[in-house]
Amino acid sequence: MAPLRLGVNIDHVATVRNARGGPRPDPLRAAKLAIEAGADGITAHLREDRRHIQDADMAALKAWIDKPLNFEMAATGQMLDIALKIKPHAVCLVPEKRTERTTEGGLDVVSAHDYLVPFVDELKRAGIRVSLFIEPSAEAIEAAASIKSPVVELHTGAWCHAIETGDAERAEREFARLGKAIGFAAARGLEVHAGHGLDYDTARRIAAFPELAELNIGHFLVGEAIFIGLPEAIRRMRAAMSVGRAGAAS
Ligand SMILES: CC(=O)[C@@H](O)[C@H](O)COP(=O)(O)O
Ligand SMILES: NCC(=O)COP(=O)(O)O
Repeated sequence: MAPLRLGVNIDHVATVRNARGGPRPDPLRAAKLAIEAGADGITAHLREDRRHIQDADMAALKAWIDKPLNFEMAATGQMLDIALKIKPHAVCLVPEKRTERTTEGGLDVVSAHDYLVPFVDELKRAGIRVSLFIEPSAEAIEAAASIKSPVVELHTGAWCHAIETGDAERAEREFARLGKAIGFAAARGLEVHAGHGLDYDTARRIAAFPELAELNIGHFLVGEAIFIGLPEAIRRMRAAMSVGRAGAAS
């Protein structure tokens, strides 16, 4: 079974920093601390409206962290130029709406198929590993495979939201959908990641799927850091993931 990596998303350290417009808290410091505490990589989303991570944060992360940087971005010409300049380890293409509070769904890889083929190809030719942030559906996975993205990240938001709002029936349906999609994507030869809205409990449960290679987790960890510190939150997250994986193996 492949090991399950943890990518720590530090976007919301920047959200807190931007609330006052000064330099603190510094997302780079959080990224270094996360790596010391056991993160396998750092994820950051340079939104078009720059509501949290800024261009200079992305450049600093690339320059100063010694683990893979996963650059989340919209599939726009401006973002492509920035990514080609920064050359992160990975780019994850995500949908964006200016008015959304957070990333609401997966990238519409079916409609955008022909646009995404050369876009993904250009990133790959620059040596960047490409991932598409998609809905856990067979249709989206087929489209991602035909776009020749080596990686997909399955949106776990609907599942996590159903749990948070106490909709147990919907939660179980969404979890089953994710499980099916993970297996389907892996069988199509894609590396499978998952993320959005995960906490200790949901990370432990989803870690049980042996085909999963990476989880990207941010908002919950930054929130937990307020109470127990970022290193401890990351250690607890890693422990939850290990428990989930061990369950899968037994
Ligand atoms: C793509 C994704 O799920 C996260 O990176 C998320 O976009 C974090 O940023 P927001 O909280 O601004 O949506
Ligand atoms: N791609 C998902 C991600 O990076 C983290 O999402 P969240 O844990 O901040 O919801």
